[in-house]
Amino acid sequence: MMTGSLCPSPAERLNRARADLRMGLPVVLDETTLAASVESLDPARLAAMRALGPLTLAITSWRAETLKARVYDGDLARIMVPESADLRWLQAIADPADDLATPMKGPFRTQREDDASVARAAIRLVKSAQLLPAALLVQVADAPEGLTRLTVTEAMEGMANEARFAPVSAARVPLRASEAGRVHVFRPDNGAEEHYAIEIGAPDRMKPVLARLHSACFTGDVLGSLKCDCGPQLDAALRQMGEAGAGVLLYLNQEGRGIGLANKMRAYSLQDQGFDTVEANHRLGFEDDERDFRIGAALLKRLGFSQTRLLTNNPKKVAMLQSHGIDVVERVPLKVGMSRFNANYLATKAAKSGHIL
Ligand SMILES: Nc1nc2c(ncn2[C@@H]2O[C@H](COP(=O)(O)OP(=O)(O)OP(=O)(O)O)[C@@H](O)[C@H]2O)c(=O)[nH]1
Ligand SMILES: [Zn+2]
Repeated sequence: MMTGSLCPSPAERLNRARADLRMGLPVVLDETTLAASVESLDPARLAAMRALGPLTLAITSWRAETLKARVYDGDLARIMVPESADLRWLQAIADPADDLATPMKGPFRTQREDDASVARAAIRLVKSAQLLPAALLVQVADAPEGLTRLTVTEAMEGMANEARFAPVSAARVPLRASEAGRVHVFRPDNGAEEHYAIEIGAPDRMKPVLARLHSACFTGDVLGSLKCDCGPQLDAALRQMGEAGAGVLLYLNQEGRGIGLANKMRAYSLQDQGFDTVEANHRLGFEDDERDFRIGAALLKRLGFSQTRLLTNNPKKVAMLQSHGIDVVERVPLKVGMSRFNANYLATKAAKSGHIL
């Protein structure tokens, strides 16, 4: 029997829940419901859940809209799973990859009675595990031992809470852009992603620092993808900081605007079917931007900065920093890396996401 401080805290159980969902294990919500990610479920676990009672599939209203399923719960829909439905049926609802090839998926019966808060927490959990936002639910009288347990309140509050970051390590790394580079690694207290800060020179903490919040883009930053402008933005930001002799670039591990690389590649393949970057996210069931923008403000403060000259074309980043205690004295545009492959992408960001072209 674990006692006192050796017991996992709600935040620790939340992080376990993410790992369990990624492995295909259900988690117990409010002691009443088992929730599993459709994406990672296997046939044996599906059969075990089905043996417990009628199954419900929770999806977001974005996904429901594409599937023409009636939405009674605002931001989500609860589809009643027919007894004949197998794993492929569930996966076809979760994953839009074959929507165009097999458009006739319904009609679906969606639940309108009872409270949707357990379903909502389940969707939030699978999303925060960077899985497709589709959660299979079954009600239970006695939840099996050994599964991770959370109340809906613990899950929702845990995901809404702002992480606190501690510096882990830092070292000098001479860069092409500046020999006076220093890389800092920060670790959150909630078991989530680490993020990095690249400090150039020795910026004066009493003056506005030339800063960039850069969200990870494996394809753009590492591979030199022409589908976006991330790689050239990363290079140009560091170069400008090198030329100015001082600056700070936060490299935030929020791949794919927070949906993760696997989902970003799903979004790219929808873009190949003709959908734009925003529509692709929505068809997958995500918001167009799932990033937690508070992280950037927290890290800047942790590094001792309170005023910035922010390199960005995204007014939302400016507004977020302002509302979280970082003064943005100037927005410095960062317009580089346009190509014929990303012209539509950049135009969509300007038209739909408020970016300044
Ligand atoms: N979901 C999704 N993410 C994408 C796509 N293209 C690029 N990204 C991600 O978008 C993010 C771009 O981040 P940033 O360049 O920091 O942010 P921004 O909002 O474009 O703002 P600024 O560049 O500062 O003007 C990265 O996480 C990329 O991985 C896409 O088509 N779909
Ligand atoms: Zn990119």
